[in-house]
Amino acid sequence: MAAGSDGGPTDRGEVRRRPLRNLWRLRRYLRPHTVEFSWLMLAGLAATGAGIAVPLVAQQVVDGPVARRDLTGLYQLGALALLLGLAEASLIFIRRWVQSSSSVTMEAAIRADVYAHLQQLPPSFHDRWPSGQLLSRITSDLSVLRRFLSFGLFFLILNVVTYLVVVVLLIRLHPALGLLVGVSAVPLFVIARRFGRHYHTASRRMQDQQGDVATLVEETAQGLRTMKAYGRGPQLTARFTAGTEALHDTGVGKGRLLARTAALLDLVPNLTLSIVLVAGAAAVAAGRLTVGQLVAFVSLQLMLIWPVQALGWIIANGQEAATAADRIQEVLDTPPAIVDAPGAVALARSTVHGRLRFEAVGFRYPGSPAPVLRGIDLTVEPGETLAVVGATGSGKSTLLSLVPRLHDVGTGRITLDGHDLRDLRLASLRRLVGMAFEEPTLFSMSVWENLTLGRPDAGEDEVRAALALAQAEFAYDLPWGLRTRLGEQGLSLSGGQRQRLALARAVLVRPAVLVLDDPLSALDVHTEALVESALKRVLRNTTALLVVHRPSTIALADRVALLEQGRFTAVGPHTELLATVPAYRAVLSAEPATPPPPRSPPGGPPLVRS
Ligand SMILES: Nc1ncnc2c1ncn2[C@@H]1O[C@H](COP(=O)(O)OP(=O)(O)OP(=O)(O)O)[C@@H](O)[C@H]1O
Repeated sequence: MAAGSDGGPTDRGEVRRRPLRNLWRLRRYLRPHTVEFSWLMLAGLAATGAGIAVPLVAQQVVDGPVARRDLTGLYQLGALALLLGLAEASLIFIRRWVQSSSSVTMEAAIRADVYAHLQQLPPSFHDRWPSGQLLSRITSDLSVLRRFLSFGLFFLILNVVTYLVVVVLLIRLHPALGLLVGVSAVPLFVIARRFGRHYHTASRRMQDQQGDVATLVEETAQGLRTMKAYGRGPQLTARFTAGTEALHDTGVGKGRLLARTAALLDLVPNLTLSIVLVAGAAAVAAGRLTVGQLVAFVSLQLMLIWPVQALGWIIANGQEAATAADRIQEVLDTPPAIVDAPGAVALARSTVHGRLRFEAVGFRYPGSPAPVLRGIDLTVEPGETLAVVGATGSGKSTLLSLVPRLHDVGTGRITLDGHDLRDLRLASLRRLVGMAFEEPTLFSMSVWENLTLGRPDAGEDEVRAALALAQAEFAYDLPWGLRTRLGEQGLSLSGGQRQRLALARAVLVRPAVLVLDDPLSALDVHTEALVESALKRVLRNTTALLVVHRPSTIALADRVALLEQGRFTAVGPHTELLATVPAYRAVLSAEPATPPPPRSPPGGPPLVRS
């Protein structure tokens, strides 16, 4: 899927994006570190300069004090070489010191931006992107980028400069041999280019495969109970093994490619060196070169071996970084579909009455052929409770998700006290709307933190009242009371307990509009009856949309809307619909008896009750 849509990760093997351009686009993260990076480069260049000066001192030693047997001169030049060595060591220390802190800061800045962006992306993005792919981008891809920004980029510049300076010095020492060394850069360039192309494809494949493996591990951890219950362990292990084998093969392929290239990159300077040794010795014998000059030439040339050998690593690192940048930009380039409109306003809770109006609302999931909702027209008066009833897959959850703008309406509009929801600041709207879902998400934090997610300022009494309302006082009996940390996704609690905590969390927001999407489904009849009676009090003061199934809970609503094939086909009090609408009776009577058919895959047509 191309960037710019909220589609999933790009197809494998196809490099449709622009890795180098995307790497270049990340330069904005370098900008705040320009001064540090300049110091870094300066220290690196100075250290290299000191290193390059040593062979030139050696030339002076051989041609001067050694030839003249001048001990004083030898000590002086020896001391100079020592000073240069010390200077080089100190400069390397300074460089490494600066390098580590700035690269980690850059990595953290990119990670924070990706994370913030992920939070802005609509649920449809997360429906399509496997979480492991996101995880691998925010962890391993960013580490690759850090390595490049701290080492790869630096050594790329430093080594190119070293190569150029050394070649110029070599040409000055012996033009023909110096040029030979300079020209040896051509095969090096060809090898490097070829390697870069192949390595990029392998890197992208490997980074995607890492994401796949991470997704599988994450899904297994999440669905451990289902997996065990269905005895799917061996199948999942087989899938995992296939994934890791593919990863292994790509890794080995990458390693071999690197090995072949490293050998070729090693061969070129060593061949040049042997030519230089033979031709240099001949030049010394012919008196066209001094011994000192030959020593300096060879020592300088030896200084090029490491930069050339490192070229393979630098290109590999650069390619991986480009791929990582590509994968990260793929996420960052996905525009958040639901954002604050220009001039969006915030409403204070105290000024909101809670009149919710649906005007000709239609909605279609991206990629779905048919709309899930069409022509929904209804006003829910302040303080009124509307229950939405319909067969499974009729669009009840979709309708409710439009209120906090988890999705935006496709056609028509929804207003709150006359304000189009799209004209309200998202943060404000979500403070006004309290939601609880059938599948309650509890985070790996304490019960208290989970409860006060939407109201960090809530006091103890309010939390106690919300827990009482949701019949969730069991939370006080947990080992550390409300400070008990819940396991990942709150798995240490039962489904009913999690639902009750999620309900308490929604109520605690003191919302102007309460949206409850089947939040009582996991409760036993007795607990549901207790929650119902408490809920009655809350519903009196707030506008509410409910999706519930038990007739006794539906009866809490002032009115019921029957949703059929994406439309409201009947609206009225529960008893009236029961008496007059056969389709309503059919839905209610079918509900407890008929297990819900499987949902059509995302993008499929809506399931319609026959
Ligand atoms: N993210 C999605 N992408 C594409 N289609 C979706 C998505 N979520 C739901 N659908 C489809 O939209 C239709 C309505 O789904 P929705 O969950 O709103 O129904 P529902 O009435 O709440 O069902 P249930 O009572 O089973 O919870 C279904 O056909 C479903 O397959």
